[in-house]
Amino acid sequence: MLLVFLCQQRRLRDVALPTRVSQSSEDENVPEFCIDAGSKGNFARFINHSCEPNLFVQCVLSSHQDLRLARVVLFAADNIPPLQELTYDYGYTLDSVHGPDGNVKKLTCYCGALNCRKRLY
Ligand SMILES: C[S@@+](CC[C@H](N)C(=O)[O-])C[C@H]1O[C@@H](n2cnc3c(N)ncnc32)[C@H](O)[C@@H]1O
Repeated sequence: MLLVFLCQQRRLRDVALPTRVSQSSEDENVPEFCIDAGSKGNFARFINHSCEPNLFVQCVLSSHQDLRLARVVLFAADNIPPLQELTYDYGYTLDSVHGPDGNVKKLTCYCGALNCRKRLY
């Protein structure tokens, strides 16, 4: 089992985002915190998305019970041979990312998986 911690949660309103990810049109469903690897982070910030990933994401509570600040942990989904790239599914909903102009942003996926969805978002 491989464990990778993604840390550095910050209040979403304090982060200058070039893009906005809409979870829902309902304001109360917009998350209060996000993970910001912009200025500080560990090697997890270099893990790419794959439509056929070898890691999966779980939110974990350890030292406290605040669901908003759960640790985001990557676990191995299978035995991973040496030198294989680690990837996880970023989980974007298509057309959920908007630029500063409000227009939907699209990003092509280059994961190369047979069942690739062809778009990251
Ligand atoms: C957390 S970073 C991953 C590390 C990044 N590739 C790097 O070299 O620093 C996320 C960014 O990597 C790129 N990326 C990750 N997975 C990708 C994929 N499957 N296809 C295209 N771009 C990807 C996108 O630009 C995405 O916003």
